[in-house]
Amino acid sequence: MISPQDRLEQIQRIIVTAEQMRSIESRVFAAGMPIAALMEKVASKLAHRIAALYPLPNPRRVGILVGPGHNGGDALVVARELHFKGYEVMLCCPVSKLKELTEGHLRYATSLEIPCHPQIESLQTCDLLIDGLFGFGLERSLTDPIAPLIEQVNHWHQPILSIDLPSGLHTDTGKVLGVAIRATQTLCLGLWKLGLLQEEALEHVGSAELIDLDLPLTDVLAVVGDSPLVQRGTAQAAIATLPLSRPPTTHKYKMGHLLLVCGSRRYAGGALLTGLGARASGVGMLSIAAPESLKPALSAQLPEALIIDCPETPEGAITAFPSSFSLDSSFDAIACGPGLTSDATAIVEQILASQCPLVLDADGLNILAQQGTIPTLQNRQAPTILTPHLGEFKRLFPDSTVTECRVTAVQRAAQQTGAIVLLKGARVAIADAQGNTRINPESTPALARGGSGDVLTGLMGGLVAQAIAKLPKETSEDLRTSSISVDLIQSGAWWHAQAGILAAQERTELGVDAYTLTQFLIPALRQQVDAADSKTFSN
Ligand SMILES: NC(=O)C1=CN([C@@H]2O[C@H](COP(=O)(O)OP(=O)(O)OC[C@H]3O[C@@H](n4cnc5c(N)ncnc54)[C@H](O)[C@@H]3O)[C@@H](O)[C@H]2O)[C@H](O)CC1
Ligand SMILES: [K+]
Repeated sequence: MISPQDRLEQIQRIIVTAEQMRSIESRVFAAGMPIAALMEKVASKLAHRIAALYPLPNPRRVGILVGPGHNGGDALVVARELHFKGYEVMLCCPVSKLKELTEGHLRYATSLEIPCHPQIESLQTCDLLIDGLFGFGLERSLTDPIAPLIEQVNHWHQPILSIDLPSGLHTDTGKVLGVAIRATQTLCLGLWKLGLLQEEALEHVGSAELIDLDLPLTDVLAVVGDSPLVQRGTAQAAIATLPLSRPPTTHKYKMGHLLLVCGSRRYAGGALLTGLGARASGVGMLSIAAPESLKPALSAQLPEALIIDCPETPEGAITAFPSSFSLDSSFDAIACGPGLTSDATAIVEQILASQCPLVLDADGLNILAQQGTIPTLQNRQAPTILTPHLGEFKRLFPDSTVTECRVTAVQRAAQQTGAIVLLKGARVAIADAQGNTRINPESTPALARGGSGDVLTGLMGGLVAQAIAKLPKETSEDLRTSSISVDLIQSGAWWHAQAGILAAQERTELGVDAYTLTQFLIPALRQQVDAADSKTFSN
């Protein structure tokens, strides 16, 4: 039997749509679990968590918004439990037609003399609001009387805690259906709903937490599949994937040789930040091809790197590799793009034509877009990882529906090109050509800053080089490609985000310039590994 800790780790990785959640729920009910019993379990866990988050005596007055379905039912059971714990609870139920179970709980709450008001104004003096209007059953845009009620509540100042989802959000796309609650915190029930991980939803979700309902893993996996294509990134998965422990008899070339191609006189920092990101990855050997005029600065900051001085244009962009240099099989991976400027077309073309695994970013992506993204990458045999932000993504894939759904757009881009595509943003989404998809659930706006992407490119390049270096030299192109998994790329995205989060905690969100970020990569990893170890030992 799987341990409770391993089960929870698996549950934390799963992401469901409303339809999948309904199917899982149906299996559990068909197996004999009464709906009312599950609702009791949900609400008792919620009430317990809410009492821990907002302990008495302050806040004391709790206003609870009750909708027509079972989300409203959950809210009513929470109301009853908080009432017995000593909170001063009041309800607002703006609809008259309720589902049977919800109706019963309303009757009972009323019999306990918990006041229920049709008008939301009565709840304005509450210290805390709980949103139980709609969960994954919301089907269409909200209208009168609920839409104006939500608008009003969103202008008040007390914290709002949403049950399952902020009411008004689409469970799958995270889009606002007319209007939606802006929650301070969302307690998601049982399994992560896809919509909560979509960037569109972030302003409404607040901080998000999963309330485990002990849904049987067999029922969950029967619906989502044993190895679901779309998964939520977790710390444990990232730590298990990163090359944290080295074989005792290893040597530097076995730990990967990464070539960085980056920087120009104008964007000298692009080369430096990429180099510092690569350094933190632990890669065995680092070579940096940069304009020859940057050599002194790079050597001073990265004394361990081999600097390959490249001829440059009068403006200081790389024109080509030096004539003595050959882009041969001595490199396990190339990371290319930050700070190159658009004048470095020839060298990017040469790299795209090479057989070397490649992480492409920034100007490298813009040059690829000019060449024609899909045909160029379809001709590439070696593994390719693209790390665009939204603007670069739109240039690479002008026909994409990225404004509709980022996750679908990334999946399609990966399938069209054969590359692993990582779309940057508050919720990084990563997909490969087979549809394997990862969403990084945690980040910080402190990373929205020039140069933080360069750090990611170097870090990612170092991880890819180490993964490739582990393979026997004669490994086929197909096997090399499959050895670079979305989990590896997700582990890099997770690490980078955790460094930003730790740096922001210590220095405020204003204090996370890209150089500082590089200095937090190792401390953040140390902290996360220690936290994971202490969890293992305490179980
Ligand atoms: N999955 C679980 O393990 C459990 C989930 N629970 C909670 O139940 C809700 C889902 O309940 P459901 O009744 O299916 O849906 P909702 O409460 O979200 O509301 C549906 C209700 O609202 C009507 N409706 C839909 N859209 C609109 C609209 N735009 N305007 C007005 N009315 C609308 C629809 O017709 C229904 O009547 C889940 O999120 C959990 O909170 C249970 O506790 C059991 C365990
Ligand atoms: K809700």
